[in-house]
Amino acid sequence: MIEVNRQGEVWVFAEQHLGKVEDIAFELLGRARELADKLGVKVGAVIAGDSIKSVCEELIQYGADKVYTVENNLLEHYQTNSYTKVLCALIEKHKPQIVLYGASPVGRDLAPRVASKMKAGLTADCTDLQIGNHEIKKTGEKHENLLLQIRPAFGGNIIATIINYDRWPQMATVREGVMPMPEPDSKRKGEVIDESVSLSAEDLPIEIIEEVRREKSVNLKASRIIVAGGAGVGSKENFRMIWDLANALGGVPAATRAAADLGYIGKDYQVGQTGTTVRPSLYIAIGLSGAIQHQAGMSESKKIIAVNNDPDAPIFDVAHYKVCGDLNEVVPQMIKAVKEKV
Ligand SMILES: Cc1cc2nc3c(=O)[nH]c(=O)nc-3n(C[C@H](O)[C@H](O)[C@H](O)COP(=O)(O)OP(=O)(O)OC[C@H]3O[C@@H](n4cnc5c(N)ncnc54)[C@H](O)[C@@H]3O)c2cc1C
Repeated sequence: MIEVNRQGEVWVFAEQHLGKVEDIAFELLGRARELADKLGVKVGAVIAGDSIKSVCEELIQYGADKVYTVENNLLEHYQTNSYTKVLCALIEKHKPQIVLYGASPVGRDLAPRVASKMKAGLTADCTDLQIGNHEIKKTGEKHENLLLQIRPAFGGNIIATIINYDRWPQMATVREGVMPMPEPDSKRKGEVIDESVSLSAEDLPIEIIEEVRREKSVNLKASRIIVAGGAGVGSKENFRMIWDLANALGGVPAATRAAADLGYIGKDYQVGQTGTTVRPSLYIAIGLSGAIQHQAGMSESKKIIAVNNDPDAPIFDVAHYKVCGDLNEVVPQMIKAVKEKV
C-alpha cells in the first residue's frame, strides 16, 4: 500500500527559458493559490535552471509562498532525465500533495516521467481544477479534499472529473491560457529555499549543439480583438475578408481547426482545445459552427459576436450578439461600418 499524503503543499513546476519564467507558470500559480487556500496549505514553486535566482521574487508576487530553486549549469537546457531527477528528489523530500505543470512541450514530457517514477496519477490538459470530496460507492470509503481534475473526454463529448484518491502526489497538466493570469502583488512576501540535487553525465544523455526556437506567426493570447473564421468562409480567397475585418478593428484573425486544415490560414491561428486558448475583449466568430472543441478555446471571451446562416448553430448558445445571415453579405457591411467609424 502506497502512503497517501494529503497534508503537503500545492506545487507548481515553474518552467523557464534562459532565465525568463513562462506565462503558464504564473497562470498555474493563480489557480494553485486558490486550491491551497481552500486546503489551508502553502503554495510552492519549483524552478530549476542555470541562472534563476532573479525570478524568485516574481514567482512570489504571483502567489508562491515558497520557491524551491535548484541552480546548476547542467540544468541550463531542459532534458528529461535531469529534470525528472530534480522533481522526484524534491517531491520525495518535501511531500507536496499536488503538483501542477504546464501542458507545454516541456511539461508534457516531464510530468508523465515524474508520474511514472513516483507511481502517481496524472491528468493531462485539464480545463479546470477544484478541491472536492468523493465517496467510492462500492466500498463506502469517503475521501475529502481531493484534487478534482476536470477536462473534456471522448472527443469532447463529455466533461470528465478525474480523481486520484489512492496515490500521491496528485498531478495535472494545464494548457497555456486556460487559467486566467493573476495580477502580481509586489507586496507579497515569500521564502526562497535553495536545494541541490547531484547530477552526473548519465542524467544528461543528450548533447545540445544548437537551440532553434520558432516564434509563432501571431500572439493570439495577447490580442484584445479576434476575428475568427470557420469552414463556412468557403475558401482561402474569401478568408481575406476575415483579415480585412480584423485589420479594420485593430485585431487579429483566427480560425477553427477545420478552416486551418483546409489551408485558409496557418495552424498558429487555430483557436480551441488543440489550438490556442484565448480570452479577448471581443471575439467575432464568422462561419463557424461552435463545436465544443472550438468553444473550449474561446468561450471565456468577454463579448462574442457570431455570424452564421444556421439559426441552430451551437456558437449562438455562447454568443452575446447573434447575426443570422450569409457571411458574404454581413461581413462586408461590418467592414464598411467599422471603416466609416474610424
Ligand atoms: C480531439 C479534437 C480536437 C479538436 N480541436 C479543435 C480545436 O482546437 N479547434 C477547433 O476549432 N476545432 C477542433 N476540433 C474540430 C471540431 O470538432 C470541429 O470539427 C471544428 O471546430 C469545426 O470547424 P468549423 O466550425 O469551421 O466548421 P463546421 O462545423 O463545418 O461549421 C461551418 C459553419 O459555417 C456556417 N456557414 C456555412 N456557410 C455560411 C455562410 N455563407 N454564412 C454564414 N455561415 C455559414 C455553417 O452553418 C456552419 O455552422 C477538434 C476535434 C477533435 C475531435
